Amino acid sequence: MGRAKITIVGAGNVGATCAHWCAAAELGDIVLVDIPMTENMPKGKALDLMQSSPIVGFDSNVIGTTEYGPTAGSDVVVITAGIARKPGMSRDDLLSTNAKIVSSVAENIKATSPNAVVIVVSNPLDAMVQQVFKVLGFPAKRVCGQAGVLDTARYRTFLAMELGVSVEDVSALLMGGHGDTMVPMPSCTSVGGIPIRRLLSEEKLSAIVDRARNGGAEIVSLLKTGSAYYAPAAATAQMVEAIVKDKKRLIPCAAYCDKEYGVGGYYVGVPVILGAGGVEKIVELDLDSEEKAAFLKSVDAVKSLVATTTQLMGG
Ligand SMILES: NC(=O)C1=CN([C@@H]2O[C@H](COP(=O)(O)OP(=O)(O)OC[C@H]3O[C@@H](n4cnc5c(N)ncnc54)[C@H](O)[C@@H]3O)[C@@H](O)[C@H]2O)C=CC1
Ligand SMILES: O=C([O-])CC(=O)C(=O)O
Repeated sequence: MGRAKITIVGAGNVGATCAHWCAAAELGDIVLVDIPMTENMPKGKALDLMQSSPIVGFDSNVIGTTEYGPTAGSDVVVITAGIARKPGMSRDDLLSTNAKIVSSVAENIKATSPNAVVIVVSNPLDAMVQQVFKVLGFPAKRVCGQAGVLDTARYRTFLAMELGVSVEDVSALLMGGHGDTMVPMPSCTSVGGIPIRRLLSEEKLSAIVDRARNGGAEIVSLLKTGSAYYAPAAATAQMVEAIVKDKKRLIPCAAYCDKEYGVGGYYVGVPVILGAGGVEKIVELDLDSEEKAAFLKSVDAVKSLVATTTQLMGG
């Protein structure tokens, strides 16, 4: 593609920060969208970001709007619209509010950017991707969700901190839904090519896995006013980059799995190859029995949230 057009819906913490990462990396021209109630907020954030361009040195155009006209013909659309949790809430508590929000966003995207690859970020992630997919009616490979890049980044960060090594040398995978049942995969974790179990005791590894699993809640309890956004936005920008540069990154993301992993038609976190066409391939691994049990438990949690969403939104 020439210069990519990237729309980010939701100009809040995650959306605006994602615009920031995408602009700084010159991934394309950016349209930041929010609801009319926010009046000129998206315009203000876009103009502020544009004014950083001579300093940072990027030529991306960034505009803010409360209408979908300027988003027409986008190559990539990121959906961050919706409410974020506060201390004491789970991601699932956001379902009834966010299902309505992402459905209305998807209606608008369907009408204005019918050829886009869509990345959903709003929580509860896996159920919201499924809902957006349903409303859009796009091919499944052009609709995906961001969770695994973030969750894996948390896991990699904690491993690097424990081992006193560069995060760049920690390679890892995490699967399953973006909830309390997500599945970090020690069997697919290595540092500088060395399997993690040769460097860390089971006890330390399991403490790190737990911390990664609760990484979102840890930030919520520190911030108090909302949830994480720097790392989530960076993770989303990495997915945008994979698409606009057709990088064929092998990264975890929420992808539509039917026969794959025996999931039966649900969005769940799996390793994929992400490129210009969206999810170009789902990479199937032979899971050991423990990993498989944890993955299927996570898929069950996603299925029950999807059932609640379907009930709420009717059909
Ligand atoms: N998948 C992931 O890894 C992560 C997901 N999230 C989720 O992302 C979402 C956004 O989080 P934040 O940016 O921190 O929240 P925020 O409250 O800072 O921003 C949300 C924005 O969405 C806007 N919005 C609401 N309804 C809209 C609509 N119909 N159309 C367009 N914009 C609309 C709001 O006006 C607000 O500006 C939350 O649901 C949060 O749980 C957050 C972090 C990580
Ligand atoms: O924890 C939350 O609610 C936001 C999120 O998904 C994360 O940071 O992983």
